[in-house]
Amino acid sequence: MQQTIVVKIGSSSLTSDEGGLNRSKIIFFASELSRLHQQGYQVLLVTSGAVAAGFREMGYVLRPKSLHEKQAAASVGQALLMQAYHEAFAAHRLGVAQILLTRSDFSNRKRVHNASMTIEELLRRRIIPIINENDTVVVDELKFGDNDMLSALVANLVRARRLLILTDTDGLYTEDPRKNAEARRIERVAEIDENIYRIAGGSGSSVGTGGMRSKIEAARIAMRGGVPVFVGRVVEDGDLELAVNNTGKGTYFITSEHNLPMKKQWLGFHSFPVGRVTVDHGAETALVAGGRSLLPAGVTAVSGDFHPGDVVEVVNSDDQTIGRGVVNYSTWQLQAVAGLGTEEVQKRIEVQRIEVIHRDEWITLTAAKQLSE
Ligand SMILES: Nc1ncnc2c1ncn2[C@@H]1O[C@H](COP(=O)(O)OP(=O)(O)O)[C@@H](O)[C@H]1O
Ligand SMILES: N[C@@H](CCC(=O)OP(=O)(O)O)C(=O)O
Repeated sequence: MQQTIVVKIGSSSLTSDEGGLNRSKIIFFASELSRLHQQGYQVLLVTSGAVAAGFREMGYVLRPKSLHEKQAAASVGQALLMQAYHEAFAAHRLGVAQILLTRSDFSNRKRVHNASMTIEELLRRRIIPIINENDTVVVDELKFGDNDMLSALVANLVRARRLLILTDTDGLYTEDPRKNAEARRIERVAEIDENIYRIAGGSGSSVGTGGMRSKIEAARIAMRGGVPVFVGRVVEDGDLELAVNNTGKGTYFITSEHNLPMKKQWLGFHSFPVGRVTVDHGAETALVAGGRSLLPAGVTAVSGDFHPGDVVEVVNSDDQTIGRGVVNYSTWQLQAVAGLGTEEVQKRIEVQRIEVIHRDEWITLTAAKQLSE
């Protein structure tokens, strides 16, 4: 089976600090991606740079700050960006396709399915899907904000072999290397904990938006979905190939998770919980470590307004999120039987399924696995 690689290129790698597209960089990256393609990989590109490419063209001196100015700049810049990629990949006899996505597209299962089918067809036809956020239509709360998270969700969607997040520094350092020249590179990260978050700062350039922090956040989601991540620099011929082969200039985020099925991806990354269920220690262990279903006996508190089929967040006795699942009870039913054994539950109410959350409809999101939403 062909392996799929998702490559994300940030604004800082495609433009100059003053703004405007750097065509020679686009030509370089197209050549690096084509080389992977030639080696038999299926390649998807998530690219930023629309705002950076468009704002000079529109007459702004600096990257605009307001949402509508940025959206206008992106709509001008996106066309320039695609034109540049089209020319650059044509030199390698590869076609390109533009795909613009928003966060809300990912919470709609039908849309996700359509996007996934389209991507598969493009890859079959040896076309490089080039993905960016649909900047013109997004509203503030739904914005990815930068493309790091978008690339993680795309990598999970296509069950990528690896996600490569390319930026202007060669990986994660113990401190922002722009601020402290003594900072050391971290070669390998197996778990994203508080310490990793603490050292990752914001963007160092005037064109990038998320900085290292958003790359860490994206890496965490990709790792949870079973996709290993590389964050680093690709500047010389052959660097991208080195990055794929574990010898790149950057940091490797490894994962022991398996690729998540589509249903669990939706549950973990895109669903909107409408209620909250608190469980005791025994139930927490059964769900998180034992891979078991949640029974009413382990429930200690219930809040929100939910019905069977809704998604609820499950928290432990310290009020920490441990996961999400599809609930088989409504709020009042669960309140009536919380803490009771199976027989007692069946005497008091009528439910389709005894499990509050069945293990097939559950995703663990504890500590390192926890989502930020
Ligand atoms: N601990 C860190 N290690 C490496 N880079 C860091 C760190 N903290 C903050 N950064 C900053 O993150 C920047 C990369 O993010 P960003 O500017 O958003 O790039 P992009 O446009 O490629 O997404 C680096 O240039 C660097 O200044
Ligand atoms: N969708 C936007 C991405 C914004 C952005 O700067 O992202 P990034 O460079 O990845 O931090 C664009 O194309 O300009």
